[in-house]
Amino acid sequence: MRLDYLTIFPEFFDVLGISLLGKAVDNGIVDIHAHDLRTWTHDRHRTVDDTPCGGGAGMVMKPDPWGEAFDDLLGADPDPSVHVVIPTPSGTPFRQDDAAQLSHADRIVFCCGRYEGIDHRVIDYASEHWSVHELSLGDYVLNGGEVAALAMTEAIVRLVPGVLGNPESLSEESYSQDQEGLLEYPVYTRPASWRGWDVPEVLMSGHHGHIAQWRREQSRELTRRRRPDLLTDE
Ligand SMILES: Nc1ncccc1[N+](=O)[O-]
Repeated sequence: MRLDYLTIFPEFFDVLGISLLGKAVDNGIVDIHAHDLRTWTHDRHRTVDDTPCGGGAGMVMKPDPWGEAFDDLLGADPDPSVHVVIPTPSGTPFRQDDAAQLSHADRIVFCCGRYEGIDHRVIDYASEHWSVHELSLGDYVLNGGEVAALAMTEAIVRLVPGVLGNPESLSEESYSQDQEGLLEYPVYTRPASWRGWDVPEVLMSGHHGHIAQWRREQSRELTRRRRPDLLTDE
């Protein structure tokens, strides 16, 4: 899987060289390239933004640098197997299913906007050539798409075979299908008693059926309290 990041702050993506994702890069499972969008500017000030047509506060990212970056990175031939992800607060909510779907992609290009956003014609142009996903991390506003791109990257890449040491751990996570899409149950480890708090007895019983039942009940109760929207049968 090749991941490209178009951004005016490429140093944001240095962090991807750390830990699990760093190992995935070292193992050649993932190939990461961060690009400074100003590479594709030609004026002395390396300008990437301009005032919004129709007025309003703030600045909008000019289309030219994006178009030239696309030309260099992707060429002009349409290829639906290339996924262009635009993190934006106006996108559809990014969910575990999106991470799962994108984990099968061979190529993902993250377009990280700043300011008031990217000239919409960039998205229109990209949509004619590649598979475009305008995705939101949540209902809040960040200063740009970089932090969201990092979060989406981690959610996607950890699902790529060979990246996680123990793929088993994927099946018992929140939102995973094996968990019926419910929130993950509370977890415990040693010591059995800590500052007056004990590990639930059932988890020390060694009775796998009872443990599985307790965990299912905990997941459903937690989901009912915190995320009733995830309960499909109630
Ligand atoms: N919430 C966001 N704010 C700015 C850029 C991107 C965002 N997002 O959620 O992907």
